[in-house]
Parts: sequence; C-alpha cells; structure tokens
Amino acid sequence: MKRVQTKICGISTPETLAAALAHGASHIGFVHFAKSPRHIDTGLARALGGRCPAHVRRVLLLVNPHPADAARLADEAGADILQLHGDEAPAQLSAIKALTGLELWKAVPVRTSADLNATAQWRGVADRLLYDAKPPAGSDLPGGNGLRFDWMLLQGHRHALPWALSGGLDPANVAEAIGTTGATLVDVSSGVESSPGIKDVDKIAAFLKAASS
Ligand SMILES: O=C(O)c1ccccc1N[C@@H]1O[C@H](COP(=O)(O)O)[C@@H](O)[C@H]1O
Repeated sequence: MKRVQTKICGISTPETLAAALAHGASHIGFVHFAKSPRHIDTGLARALGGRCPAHVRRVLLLVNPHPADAARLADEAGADILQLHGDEAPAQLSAIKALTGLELWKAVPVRTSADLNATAQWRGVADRLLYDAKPPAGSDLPGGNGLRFDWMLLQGHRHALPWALSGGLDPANVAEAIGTTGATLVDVSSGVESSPGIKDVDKIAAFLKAASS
C-alpha cells in the first residue's frame, strides 16, 4: 500500500520544524494570515523552508489574496505550493496560476454531500482539493479550528481532483480517518498543538507515527 503523505501546518519554529522533518512529514505548512495564531511573515517562512530537504514540499497558506500579492508572497516565502483557504473564486486561482505556475491547493469547506458535489468547478483550476470542516458562523478563521466533518461523506465519492483530508485530525483519530476515507494525504494544525499556535513536538511525532502505521 502507498505510504500516506502528511502535512504539518502552522510551523513557526526551528524546533517544531525539526520534529516534523525527523518523523517524516512530506509537507510543511506556513500560515500567512494575520488573524491566525499561526501567522508568520514570509521572511520567517523562507528561513524555515530553507531547512527542508528537497523532497519536502513547502506550502504557503493564504486567505483570499489578490493574485499579485499571492505571487509576491509565494516568491518571498520560497513556497513550492500555495494553499488557498478562503472563499476564492476559480478565476482568482487561474490568475494566481498564470502568475506563479505553482501547484495550487483549494480548501473546500465541507458539511454535507452538496459541498462535495460542488467541486467540479475546480477542475482545470486547482491541482488538489483540501477538504476541511466548514467553520462556525462568524468565526475569524476559515480553517485551523480543530473541527472535523462527517468522514463517511467521502466514502464512494467520485473526487473531481486529487485531494487531501484535513479538519480536526489528531494523533488519536488520524488512523481511523485514513481507514474511513482512503485519504492518501492528511493535513493537521491544531491537533498537534498544546494551545492555539503552539505546536507540540511530541504530538507532531505521535501524529506522524499514527498516520504511517
Ligand atoms: O491554521 C490556521 O490558523 C488556518 C488559518 C486560516 C485558514 C486555514 C488554517 N489552517 C488549515 O485548516 C485546516 C484544518 O486545521 P485543523 O487541523 O483543524 O486545525 C488545515 O488544512 C490547516 O492547514
């Protein structure tokens, strides 16, 4: 069976980056969104990303960026992949793709099967869909809320694009999440923290071990 890929999102220190790399993360996420407790500037993202070996992909998370800003921020951060986690329109991603040529992930907020069935619009626009739980009404954060959705919705679903699973994953539930959904790429942020924005090296290690077992 193919090894499950793993993204640790919201890395902001050399210590937590080292833990993620030592335990086999395939993707490292840097959050550039001022309202997030995980927000870092692009200079720090570049410095941390510079410690990643070439096979580890550096993902810059942005929310509703103007395409020109997305291109500048990606360049400053040295990103390999852009994760668009707001309510971007397809034309916005097309413009970002034209400017950067980077791999683009589009976050899809999921509560019901209707949310999954509306994803055909991303064909030819995004490279990967990232399913996340729909945020609570009025939430400041469109993601990173530690909330999961009903994984059973993914059973038998015909995905419009390659996809990844996120939302409320943690060391205790990630193996079940992979088993239930068949995910080949999982993404975690708050589930490997001791408090919002503070990553925990032991939880990172436990998550990566559980995801690969
Ligand atoms: O992590 C954040 O602060 C964040 C802010 C704005 C948009 C998305 C964010 N994180 C992403 O949300 C999902 C789920 O996170 P969690 O594991 O439930 O905390 C994940 O893809 C993060 O990359």
